[in-house]
Amino acid sequence: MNILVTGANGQLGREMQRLSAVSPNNYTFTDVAELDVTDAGAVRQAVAQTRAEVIVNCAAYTNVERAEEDEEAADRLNRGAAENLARAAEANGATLIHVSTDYVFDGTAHLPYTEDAPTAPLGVYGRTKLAGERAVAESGCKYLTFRTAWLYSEYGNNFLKTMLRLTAEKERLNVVFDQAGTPTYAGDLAMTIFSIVEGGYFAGNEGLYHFSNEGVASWYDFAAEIAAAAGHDKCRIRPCRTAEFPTKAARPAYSVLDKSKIKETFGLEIPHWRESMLYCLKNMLR
Ligand SMILES: NC(=O)C1=CN([C@@H]2O[C@H](COP(=O)(O)OP(=O)(O)OC[C@H]3O[C@@H](n4cnc5c(N)ncnc54)[C@H](OP(=O)(O)O)[C@@H]3O)[C@@H](O)[C@H]2O)C=CC1
Ligand SMILES: Cc1cn([C@H]2C[C@H](O)[C@@H](COP(=O)(O)OP(=O)(O)O[C@H]3O[C@@H](C)C(=O)[C@@H](O)[C@H]3O)O2)c(=O)[nH]c1=O
Repeated sequence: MNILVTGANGQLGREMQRLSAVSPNNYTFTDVAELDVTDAGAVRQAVAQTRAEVIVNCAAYTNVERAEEDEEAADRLNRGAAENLARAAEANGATLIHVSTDYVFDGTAHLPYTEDAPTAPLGVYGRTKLAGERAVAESGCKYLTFRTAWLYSEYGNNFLKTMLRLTAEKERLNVVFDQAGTPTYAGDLAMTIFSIVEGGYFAGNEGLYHFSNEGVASWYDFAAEIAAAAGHDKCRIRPCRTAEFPTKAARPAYSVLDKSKIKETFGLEIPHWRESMLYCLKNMLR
């Protein structure tokens, strides 16, 4: 089987690269230098040339703050590129595996969001990601879209790495306690995607799925656990309200995802976020 992976140098893409080392299948990993997914012609050509049967789109505009001032670029990547890939998948009979976010929700719920819960993004990032989901769904291609949340990994930029740095440098840190979600290890999401691709389970199971680690945390809880696990006990982490930590982009106050559908469809067991965080930290600190 031929599999084309885009945005392969990001958090999720790097984890996909690691896993593919044990696959008998033929993976082609590309990032912007090899395949700029905003270029519709280049995408069409790459999908045809690699004879991709599956495309895993790990490319995205993920800087939530910068997106507020750069909607055009965020839209080009989060919506435009998704549309390019979906059209190319449709033309070549390939299945597109696409990834989206919990930030498509406004966070006013108090129970975990199911796939059919109404969306209402609060910012540019969430809005452009939702437009990407829709472009994929409306393209007529075979697709599986995985909405995930609060991704971190050994690679790239993420909250876990920011907290490791700040709690080592600072004596005090304010972190919001009134935004709750689920920290998710990119390695666990990659393993789920990899198993579905390798097993051929994507066929007949097209649609939208929610995936995160198990459990719930605030950003404050996540920060406190990171600092404790890393032994950064000199930094005093204070829980603060969102209003006390002003940002350009508004974020959902509650964005826990209900994972029943993905667990039942693919028979998954998902680790608790704390367990996966410790695993990732161990990899980073050794
Ligand atoms: N990070 C998170 O917290 C969350 C992410 N998601 C979603 O999960 C998916 C994976 O995210 P994650 O791995 O964190 O993303 P990253 O930002 O780590 O990786 C995205 C990759 O895409 C590359 N890229 C940028 N522009 C292009 C382009 N024009 N053509 C090809 N590649 C390009 C980036 O390169 P460069 O770095 O050089 O720009 C980077 O290597 C995304 O769809 C994201 O929206 C969902 C929920 C949470
Ligand atoms: C660095 C820092 C952040 N915060 C707050 C700001 C924000 O409300 C929250 C999260 O911070 P970040 O800006 O690092 O995270 P953010 O970029 O909002 O993370 C999001 O990224 C995109 C790509 C997604 O798809 C989401 O699921 C989510 O993971 O923590 C503090 O309270 N104190 C701090 O010192």
